[in-house]
Amino acid sequence: MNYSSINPIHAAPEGFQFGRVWNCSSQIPSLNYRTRTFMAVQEDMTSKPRIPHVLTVAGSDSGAGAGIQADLKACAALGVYCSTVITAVTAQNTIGVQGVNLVPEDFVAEQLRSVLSDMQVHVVKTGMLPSIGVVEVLCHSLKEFPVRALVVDPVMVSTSGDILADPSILAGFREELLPMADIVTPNLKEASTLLGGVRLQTVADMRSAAKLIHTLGPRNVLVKGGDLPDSLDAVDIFFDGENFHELRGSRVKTRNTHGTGCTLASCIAAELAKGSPMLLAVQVAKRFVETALDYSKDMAIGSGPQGPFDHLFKLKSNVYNSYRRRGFNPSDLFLYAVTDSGMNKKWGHSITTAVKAAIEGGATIIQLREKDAGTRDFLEAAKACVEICRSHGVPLLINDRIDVALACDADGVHVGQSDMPVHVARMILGPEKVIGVSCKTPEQAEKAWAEGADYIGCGGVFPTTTKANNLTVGLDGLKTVCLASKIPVVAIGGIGVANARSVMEIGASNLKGVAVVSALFDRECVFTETRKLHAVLTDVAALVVK
Ligand SMILES: Cc1ncc(COP(=O)(O)OP(=O)(O)O)c(N)n1
Ligand SMILES: Cc1ncsc1CCOP(=O)(O)O
Ligand SMILES: [Mg+2]
Repeated sequence: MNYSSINPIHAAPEGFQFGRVWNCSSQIPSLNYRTRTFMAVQEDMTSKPRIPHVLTVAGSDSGAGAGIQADLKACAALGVYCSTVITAVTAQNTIGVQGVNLVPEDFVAEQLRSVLSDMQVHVVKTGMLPSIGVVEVLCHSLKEFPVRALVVDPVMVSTSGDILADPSILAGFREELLPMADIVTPNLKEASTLLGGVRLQTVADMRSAAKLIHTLGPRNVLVKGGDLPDSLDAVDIFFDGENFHELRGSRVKTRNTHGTGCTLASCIAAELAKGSPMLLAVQVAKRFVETALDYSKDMAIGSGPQGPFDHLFKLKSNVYNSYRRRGFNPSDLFLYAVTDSGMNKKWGHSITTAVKAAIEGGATIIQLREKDAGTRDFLEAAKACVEICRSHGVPLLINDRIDVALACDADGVHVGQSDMPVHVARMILGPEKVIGVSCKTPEQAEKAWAEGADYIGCGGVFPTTTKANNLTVGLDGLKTVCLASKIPVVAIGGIGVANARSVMEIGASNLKGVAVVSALFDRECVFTETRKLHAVLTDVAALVVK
């Protein structure tokens, strides 16, 4: 069988009513998911408002930690409509699964027909498919009613060890469902089962497993390493048939992990429904799960070993400070003020007065870059600056020092190529803190994104005396990095009132602002200089909008 050909569920039958573009793109066998998605999204923008829609085909969990209930909450949290086809009803809690009642196969078929024939589903996500009959019914429905993507979470055994599917479904997975899947997301046990019981104990084993599972037909494979022994961080292996990506995240210490697999797959489906490319969908999903686990780590529901977590943490507005609640906003990079202890000393400014003046002049984010300060003094100053920044709703990042950022509860850090690696910083800081990384090349930009950075600082754009021996990349180098970067970029190095316009006009939509040291802080009046620069940037932004 030629598994590289277009996924059969995308081949729209004659007279199919889903939408003009989908029919059209699915007739071009060489189009990949990314291209098809882009076309579909473009088309949707010209017609009616598009409501991203995921259909989950899964079992009900009475404890609401996993299954259909987790899928509904995950999609809701990501702003995506979720319809449901229930394959089984389980009596389940934090202790385990007490009972399973299967929904008859013809009634699963009826639910599928009800939803798929009427409701413009973009992505189908599967969870508990308890029998080979249900797998067959599903595959048949997907051929009759094609959707944009199929996400298969090959649920076979619950986290408590209870069997959720008849072993005969393995044949259905291998022969019918996986060849139709855009992505399959097995954990280590499931990957091993799909491959006939091979032992998976290392990241290298996970890579081999991902490659072998790919030969079963899915376009992409995500082998989840959450159960990997002796691993400090959560490593997943993503394989798209050509390239491997090692996705690292922080391992959250909590008992509340019931439903993480269902949630991850649903989040991937939700992001695909919004039009994301596959790898980005996986990364967003992974980040969402980490964040939810982090917020829910101390939640106490049930007396068993595996508690549920809170998918809707974003609704709990009173618990977290305002910046975390709002999340990283790329437009915060607009006027990025980076402090320098030497300059402040020269002009007789304390760090707090300098930061306050910059904010009042219009700085939209502050970085404390105090290369000469001792740790204790730096921490004291940082705490005072956190208070000032928080009271103005301006994020505060710490240069280089992850320890100081944690100790003063800053909003994040900025690291360079020889500082703490981004994936380690992410592991230490957790999913919510902002991480910026300095990049001079497209390769560094790609790595920054893959490791979980939020933005890139690119420079020195122009020569500078603030940072010794710093290679200048120029406007061309800046543009090359911006075009390669999947995350927002801020330009740095020798930038001030006289040349900020030339920087912002290079023509890169992900260039969000300028980061400046001496043009703000090596001056007598920080407030006035910041205001002047703010006026220039506002002027450029207004022209770009026109
Ligand atoms: C916004 C921003 N971009 C780049 C840098 C430079 O960071 P790094 O390369 O680590 O150099 P130092 O600042 O540590 O000397 C930055 N600080 N901020
Ligand atoms: C920290 C840093 N990283 C690249 S250039 C630079 C210094 C920027 O300082 P200035 O704005 O004074 O040129
Ligand atoms: Mg550094």
